[in-house]
Amino acid sequence: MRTAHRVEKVRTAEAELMARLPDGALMQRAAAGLAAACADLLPRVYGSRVVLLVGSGANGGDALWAGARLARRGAGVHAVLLAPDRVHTAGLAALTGAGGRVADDPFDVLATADLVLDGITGIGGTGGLRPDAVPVARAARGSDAVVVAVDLPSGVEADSGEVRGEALRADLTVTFGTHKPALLIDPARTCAGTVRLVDIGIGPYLPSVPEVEALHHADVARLLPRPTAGSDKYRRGVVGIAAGSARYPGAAVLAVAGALRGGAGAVRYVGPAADAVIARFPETLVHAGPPAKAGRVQAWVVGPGLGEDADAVRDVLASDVPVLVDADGLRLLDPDAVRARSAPTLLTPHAGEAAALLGRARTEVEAARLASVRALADRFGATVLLKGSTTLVADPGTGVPVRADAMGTPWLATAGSGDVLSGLAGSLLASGPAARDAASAAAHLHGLAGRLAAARGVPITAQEIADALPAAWRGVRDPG
Ligand SMILES: NC(=O)C1=CN([C@@H]2O[C@H](COP(=O)(O)OP(=O)(O)OC[C@H]3O[C@@H](n4cnc5c(N)ncnc54)[C@H](OP(=O)(O)O)[C@@H]3O)[C@@H](O)[C@H]2O)[C@@H](O)CC1
Ligand SMILES: Nc1ncnc2c1ncn2[C@@H]1O[C@H](COP(=O)(O)OP(=O)(O)O)[C@@H](O)[C@H]1O
Ligand SMILES: [K+]
Repeated sequence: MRTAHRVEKVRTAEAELMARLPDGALMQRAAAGLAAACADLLPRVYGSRVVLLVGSGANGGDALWAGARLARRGAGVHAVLLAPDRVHTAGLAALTGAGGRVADDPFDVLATADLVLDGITGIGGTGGLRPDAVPVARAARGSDAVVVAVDLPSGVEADSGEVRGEALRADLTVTFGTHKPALLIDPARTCAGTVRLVDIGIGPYLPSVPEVEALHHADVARLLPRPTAGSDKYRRGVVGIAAGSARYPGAAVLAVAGALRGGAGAVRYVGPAADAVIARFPETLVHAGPPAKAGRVQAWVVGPGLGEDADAVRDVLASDVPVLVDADGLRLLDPDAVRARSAPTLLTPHAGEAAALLGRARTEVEAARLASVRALADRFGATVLLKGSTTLVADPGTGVPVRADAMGTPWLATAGSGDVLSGLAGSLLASGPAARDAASAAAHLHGLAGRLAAARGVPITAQEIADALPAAWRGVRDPG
């Protein structure tokens, strides 16, 4: 599992460790890891042209010390000083002592660079790149050089993943001690490129509960149900799907398709699209409704393609089993009914639905995904899965890390893809795990299924995402 901590926690951990070490030791560890990562990227260090973008803080200091190491190995290193009067003096002395130089014209050196190190800002930066840094960052990105961000791509908000202005777009980010939330959450994550973590020894001083965490395949594998000799279809869990309408029967079929590959022992469909469901999936138990009369289930999914059937949402929310609400169900739900529930509730909005639930603009939700998912979880007292290029899962209250998943691909943005996800997540929910575990496992499997389906390099359909779910289970359980 990758874990990310807030700046305040990183600074406290660094201070505790620094008090036990000689001056500058931590920066040397960071610079050594950074220089090694740069050397890995270059065909050879000797003779390569390296440009350092150096801001006024310790992030610039890291870049200068790493530049000094590369200069000692024969690289031609130029530093572009964005705040010459506040530069990290020891770092600059090390660079010049190793043969590096301060650039006269940033654009000249950037035009021929092989590698650019972005040391403008790290965890101390806020508010996007400042006007003097913007043309330099653009020239770096527009050059043929590989761009390596130091700790964070400059211009992103470390704690939230927001980008309030322009940020530098890196190919690789070398981050120190722990991930920062910005490296796991869009839009900032996209600016980071590949992320490499350098251990500088602060781990034991960081809190055991991170702000954000991202599951690996092995973490997800542990959350997936596995039937035993004592299992029968009821003990494995029955998931009820209240979805579809005369207008949108396909949503019911797709939600059932996801549910059948989610590990529940049986899928019970309730609603007006029973014929379409049975025609495609004869293994489904069907009932015309209402949900309260359809028979016992261990979890409900309500909402995909539901149209205006507010009674179905009310019925399902009145049950005493876990409930997942998606799509039309989110539009029809009564917030008080959600808050009054004693069994878990999982809401699965995309940014537009989340915006409607919060009374905000969609762009605000997309820009501030972490704050939005936490606000929704708190407002409804429910687990919330916020869909998008990074999927976030939050529980209400503080003290529980938000889960971030970036397994997906933009090819998943296809009609009906969310219906497959809700069936899948509901099916996992019926098999017993906590809502946040079911939601994060579903997001990961769905993302991987999308990737596998898209591997042929052609657009994918929602049905193909569902068809790729068995391969995604195998991929997660046996990644080799
Ligand atoms: N602590 C440690 O032991 C270790 C720390 N390490 C490294 O230190 C980094 C943190 O260093 P830091 O605290 O000096 O802050 P940093 O990110 O360099 O920038 C802050 C400076 O930038 C300025 N500024 C702010 N916003 C800006 C903007 N938008 N655009 C432009 N400028 C802006 C602001 O000055 P201002 O102009 O606002 O007065 C301030 O002076 C960390 O990320 C890691 O790389 C590693 O070596 C490991 C050991
Ligand atoms: N740019 C993207 N990158 C990765 N995944 C995406 C992207 N856009 C959407 N997705 C995923 O695709 C799915 C779309 O769901 P949703 O918007 O509910 O679609 P629909 O309502 O058509 O079923 C979600 O799982 C979401 O996380
Ligand atoms: K940086």
